[in-house]
Amino acid sequence: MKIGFFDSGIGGMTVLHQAMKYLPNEDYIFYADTLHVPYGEKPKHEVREYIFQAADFIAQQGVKALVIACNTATSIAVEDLRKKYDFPIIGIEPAVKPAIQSCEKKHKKVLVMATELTLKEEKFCNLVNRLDHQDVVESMPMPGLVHLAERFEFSEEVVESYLQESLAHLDLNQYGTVVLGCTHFPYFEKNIRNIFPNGTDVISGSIGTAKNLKRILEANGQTNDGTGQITFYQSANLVEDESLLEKYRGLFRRLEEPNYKNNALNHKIAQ
Ligand SMILES: N[C@@H](CCC(=O)O)C(=O)O
Repeated sequence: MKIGFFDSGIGGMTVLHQAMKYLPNEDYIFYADTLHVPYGEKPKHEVREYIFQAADFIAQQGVKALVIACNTATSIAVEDLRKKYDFPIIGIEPAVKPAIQSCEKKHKKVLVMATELTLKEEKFCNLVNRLDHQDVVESMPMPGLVHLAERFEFSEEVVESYLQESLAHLDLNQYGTVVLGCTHFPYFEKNIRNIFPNGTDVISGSIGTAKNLKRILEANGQTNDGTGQITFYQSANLVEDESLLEKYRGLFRRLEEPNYKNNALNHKIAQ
């Protein structure tokens, strides 16, 4: 059986890329809700509906687990999704805990970049409160990075001038770690490193999520039943074509240590 991955758009591929490292002998479904991206700027009740529509579609394909490869969708719906489906559901959340631990030693602050919706959700506030370090955690919505990624706009000049403009009011020297709390952001990791002073750590929750997926599948004795094939579904009415697959391959190439080469990429349109 396949493993389902879901995001509002192409961001979830940054998590899928990590999962393929830990679980190469699996088949994957990647569903992008391209009709409704961006989630981070929409009302919560609307986004919840989109998430359940997508999850229903993925469930119909028959999956042994579903990764909500979207911080925004996880914060809004992961609890309720777990109540509805009987396969394991793995979410992703901003990696605030490891960031605080490393910043404490450096006497620096943590900057969490995410969508507006993630940052104002109870789940994020509870996470920061539970860790009891509210004074060292700052947050910054970066919706422009989602837009740039969805347009496949990765030009260094465009991306870095957006980053510079958005962060101009902050003293970047005060941060020890930048947390990428949105799965679209790792495509811009190099640009973010260029903008922040040397020695600033940039981390995301994708490795933790991939390890979590592996642990759960192993505990259920459900690993190694695939050949590394990925089937892509999109909710937008896009034409099925090779050029789109080439774009997806390009996304994997943007992430370090690409291992997509052995994988067959298929592409389908969601009904
Ligand atoms: N993939 C994004 C959602 C971006 C959006 O649709 O606004 C996340 O992890 O939160």
